[in-house]
Parts: sequence; C-alpha cells; structure tokens
Amino acid sequence: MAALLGHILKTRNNSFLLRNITRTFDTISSSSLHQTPFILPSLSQVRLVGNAAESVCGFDEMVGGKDRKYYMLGGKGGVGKTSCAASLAVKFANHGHPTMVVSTDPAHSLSDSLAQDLTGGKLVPVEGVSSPLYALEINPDKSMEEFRTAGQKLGGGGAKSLMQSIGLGAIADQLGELKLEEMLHTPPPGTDEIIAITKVMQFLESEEYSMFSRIVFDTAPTGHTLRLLSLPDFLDGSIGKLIKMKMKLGSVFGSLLGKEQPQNNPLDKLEKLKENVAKIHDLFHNPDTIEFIIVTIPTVMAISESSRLHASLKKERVPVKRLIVNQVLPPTSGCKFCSMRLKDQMRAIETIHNDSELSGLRLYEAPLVDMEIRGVPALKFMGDNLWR
Ligand SMILES: Nc1ncnc2c1ncn2[C@@H]1O[C@H](COP(=O)(O)OP(=O)(O)OP(=O)(O)O)[C@@H](O)[C@H]1O
Repeated sequence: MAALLGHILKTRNNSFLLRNITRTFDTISSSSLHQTPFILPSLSQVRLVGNAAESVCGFDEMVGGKDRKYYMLGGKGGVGKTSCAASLAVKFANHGHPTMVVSTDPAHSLSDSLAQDLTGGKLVPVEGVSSPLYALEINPDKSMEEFRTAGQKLGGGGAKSLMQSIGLGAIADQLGELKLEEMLHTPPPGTDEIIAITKVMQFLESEEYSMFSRIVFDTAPTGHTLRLLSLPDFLDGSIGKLIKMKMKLGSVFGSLLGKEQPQNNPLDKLEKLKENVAKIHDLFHNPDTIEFIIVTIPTVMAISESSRLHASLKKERVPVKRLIVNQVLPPTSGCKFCSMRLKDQMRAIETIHNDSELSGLRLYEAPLVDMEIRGVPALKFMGDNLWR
C-alpha cells in the first residue's frame, strides 16, 4: 500500500495511472475489483465555492437512506454527462443500492460508456458491481409516436369535417385555431424526452421495480433540458384547452371520438399524459427525491451555459446543489501548449467563484485522463474519485 501511494504521489500525470489501473482491471476478476485500493487523493478535487456550498453534503448524503432518490445529470453536449451518470450509478450499486441508470438522450452513449449493448429499449443487467445495476436506453422518438397518434386523431381532418357536417363548425374552427396537428408535428424540443421520462416514471411506480432505490438519468444536452421544463406550460396551454373543450362538448364530442376509436379515446390519452407530466413536475420540485447535477468543462463558454442552465432550473425550482467540472487538465511541465490550456482552464474555473448562479454549488473537479472512460472498472475508478 505504501509503495502504491508513493508511486501515486510521484506520478506527475495521473491519467497514466488510470490507464495502468484499468489495464490491470482487464486481467482481474470482478470480485477482486472491489478490494482494489483506490486511494488517489490528488486525482480529483471537491471544492466548496461560496458560503452556501458549505452546507451541501457530499456523497454520504447522496448514498444515505433507503428511500428512492432520482439524480438527473445534464449539461452541454460532450462534456461527460454520460460518463459522470454511469460512474454515479456504479458507485451507488457498489454502496448497496439497487440502481437503474437511464439514458433519455436521443443520441445515446450509455451503451458505449458501460461497454454493453443496451439497444432494444429493455433493462439490461450490468456486470461487475456488488448490488443490482440495470441500464436502459429509451428511445424518445418511439414514446413520441403514441402522443402524436393520439393528437392526430383529435386534430386531424377526420374529426373536424365530421363536426362541420353536423353543424359544429364553430367548434371545429376553434380546434383549428389550436393548430394541434402542426403542434404535434413540431412540439417544443424536449417534449419527446419528457414523454420518455414520464414512461420510465410510470413503470418505476409498479411493484416489479420497487427494489430500485437510486435512479440516475443521463439527459439530453442543455438546450433540450431547458425547453423540457416548459412542457407543463405547453400541456397546460394547448392540450389543457382541448381538455376543457372536451368537458364543454361533453357527450357529443365523446361520441364523435367514440365512433372513430371506441375503446381508445385520444383525449383520454392526452389527459393521462398531462396528469403524468404534472406528477413528474411535482417530483422535479421535491428536494427530498430529486437532484439535478450540472456537468460542465473548464471553458468560459461551457461555464456560461451552465450558469444559464442553473438560472433556468432555479426559476423552475428544480433542486440543484452540485456542479461537476470535468476534463480538467492535470498539472503539466515541459509542454507549452498544455500549460497554456491549463492556465486557460484555471481562468475559466475562477469565473465560477464570481458567478452568482454557480458560486453556491458544491464544485467537483474531475481530471481529463488520457484514455476513454469506458466499461465498469474505468467508471468505478472515475466514480470513486469524483463522488465524494
Ligand atoms: N474526464 C475525462 N477524461 C477523458 N475522457 C473523458 C472524460 N470524461 C468524458 N470523457 C470522454 O469524452 C467522451 C464524451 O463523454 P460522454 O459521452 O460522457 O459525454 P456526454 O456529455 O454524455 O456527451 P453527449 O452530449 O454527446 O451525450 C467519451 O468518449 C468519454 O469517454
């Protein structure tokens, strides 16, 4: 152990260490992985920025308690959301929590990160951890289809012309004003993702999945996440109007729809969706059950975007306590390019301290390593060093 520590402290570039350790992992059994010492104090840093951050507890708080908790990781494209989400899921599973990690990003990379095939929209067990860990990539496009089909039946020409033919033209016009068809073809970006999240939440409510005490979401890049938050307004607005109209029309509208699709009233489907989204909206606001973790990289542009993301999340009252700055260059000497980049990164990180949005968050710095973080052993390594 002392020799290992000595070697670590002498190692100038920690990323070489990860390469060596992960290579070693390839040759040892999964049971022995759990006994491997991961004492690399200099590899990652947790910094408290600002006074508010001092009250934010570390991993002990995240892992404490048996009640289910949801963690959503989000940020700009390519910053390392999937790697951080997968490493958190691996860490939870290794700390006794049956865990599920779900990707709702249409451009999935969870399969690549866990080095397992997750295509097919089914829960897949992940090997090499001490408690059950399951992973799922859901296809938001597929979830969206159902929503569109329900909407098309309502807003499509069929229902409208039928209404006109029986003298309900004025109401048909009102329906037209809602531009439902157009709206369903081009819903606000992020709609597909929240529908996918809604579906996951629905199946998580069933007894079969009650064992999962930690759920980690790897979400789509920032822009989508931001717009995703506006979905309840979208549903309250346009779809809400439709639902109200349904009430007004009562049985006439009901039977019209009934003729078209007796067992499967599209309005009921949309109403159900609205209810479920409202439930998720509540869950998103409960600091005891959910936390949104922002992932960024040490560039001024990414940090500015993270600041805007936090402002929007705060406005929506979504609990946020932590900020990960990923891909921080390790200390270097002899490479002018590297030291310039490092200086630039340090300047960018400094901006966090002066940023009114980000300075209250617990700041985690994760180093850029010289290989892809791929597979459970590498994710365990990343997680053990990052999540403190
Ligand atoms: N600290 C790091 N050191 C080295 N490579 C990293 C680090 N973090 C992430 N990577 C690599 O960067 C790439 C992108 O990471 P990842 O897929 O986690 O990002 P993402 O934010 O989820 O991307 P996207 O927005 O495209 O889904 C991957 O190849 C990953 O292995």
